[in-house]
Amino acid sequence: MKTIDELLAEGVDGKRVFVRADLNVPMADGLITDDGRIRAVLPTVKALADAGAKVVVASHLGRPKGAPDPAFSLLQAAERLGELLGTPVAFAQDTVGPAAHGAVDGLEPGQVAVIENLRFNAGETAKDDIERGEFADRLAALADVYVGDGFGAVHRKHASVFDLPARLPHYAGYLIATEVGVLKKLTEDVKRPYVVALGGAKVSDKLAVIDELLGKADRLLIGGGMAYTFLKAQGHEIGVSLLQEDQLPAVTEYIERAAKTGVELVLPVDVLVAPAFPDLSSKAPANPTTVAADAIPADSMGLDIGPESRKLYASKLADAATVFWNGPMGVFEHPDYAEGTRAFAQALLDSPAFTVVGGGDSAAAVRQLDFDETAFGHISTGGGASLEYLEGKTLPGLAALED
Ligand SMILES: Nc1ncnc2c1ncn2[C@@H]1O[C@H](COP(=O)(O)OP(=O)(O)OP(=O)(O)O)[C@@H](O)[C@H]1O
Ligand SMILES: O=C(O)[C@H](O)COP(=O)(O)O
Repeated sequence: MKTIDELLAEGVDGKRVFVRADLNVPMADGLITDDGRIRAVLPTVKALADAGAKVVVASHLGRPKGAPDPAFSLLQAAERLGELLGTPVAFAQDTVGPAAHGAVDGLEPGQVAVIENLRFNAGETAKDDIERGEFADRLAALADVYVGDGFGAVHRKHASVFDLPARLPHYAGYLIATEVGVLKKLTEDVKRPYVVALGGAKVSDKLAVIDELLGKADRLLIGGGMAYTFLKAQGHEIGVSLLQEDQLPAVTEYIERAAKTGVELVLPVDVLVAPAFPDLSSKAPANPTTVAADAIPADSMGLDIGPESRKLYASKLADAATVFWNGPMGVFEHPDYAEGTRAFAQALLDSPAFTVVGGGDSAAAVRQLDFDETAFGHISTGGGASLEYLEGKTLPGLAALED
């Protein structure tokens, strides 16, 4: 994989460099609540701009449906990028249309433009190779060189991640190089006991990962929205909690396999429940109640791990040598459901383990709950991406940067 240092040595003065970043930052009421992913790409953008490149930054934000949707505009992220760079950044209101071409044509060496959300175009995420390729051709017309630095999206076979690098000279940016360097250690020479903790809400994406992790980790701790499909598979009532119903047979098989192979599978023993998902805008008190994990009322939703589970999980971290954690333990954005995630992060810090925290929201949670992020071994910008890397899968966005 050629790196950005090689590109800089070759020279970029006046060249249009397309940087595929992951600016998929958490937002609430139209405002960015954590800019970690924007900060993470700054070294690459700065180095290119300082070397006189015309830098074109592109990303997805959220999951719009292949057409423009103002709720998912990258405008705020572009403005924040400009603030962090200390220089104005041009923003194009389309991705490959006249606005994008106008913004790129208007760049002087050393200047930066952000184009609108890649996923406003159906071609970005299309399953069909030809449709993706056509969109990649249109993106390629905006640049001379490609730098991949959106680590959080390298597990997606999307046009800007997979097809575009094949059309331009391509290099890995600093973020991807750092992330891969750290995660590689967990696949090659992991110190045991190796504990993997999974929470969050992208249950369908991440359940599949457990299949592989069962052969790698010594202990699997399941929390967040992920836990309820497991509790249901064990035959418990889970009320209206997050459920991936089509995965129940697979989860039942994971539970059986873990028992057979001696992998310790740890599920919550108590949870915080309420009749509905909390209002994250007003943060009005949610008044949850704590119930045993096998006694969730039929009309309730599980939204955080309870106090006994927090103690249990802390005890499972206390003797760990390596921990990988992806996905908050509860809906940490609301103060009534933040304690599970807070206690878990604290237990990680108290453990002697080398800890890797992966994921946009997991990293945001650590910062929002006022932990010193430098105290963790590594905070990865990728959740799904780092999990799939640890699974040993070939990731489209990394494969595309090779050769
Ligand atoms: N019990 C729960 N029910 C519903 N949502 C939950 C629950 N517990 C946590 N969440 C939500 O999960 C979200 C984060 O999940 P997600 O899987 O996206 O993690 P992530 O760290 O951002 O990983 P990635 O980078 O792959 O997106 C948070 O917004 C949180 O509110
Ligand atoms: O948040 C993430 O994990 C990445 O930005 C990828 O987003 P996606 O899961 O919507 O593809």
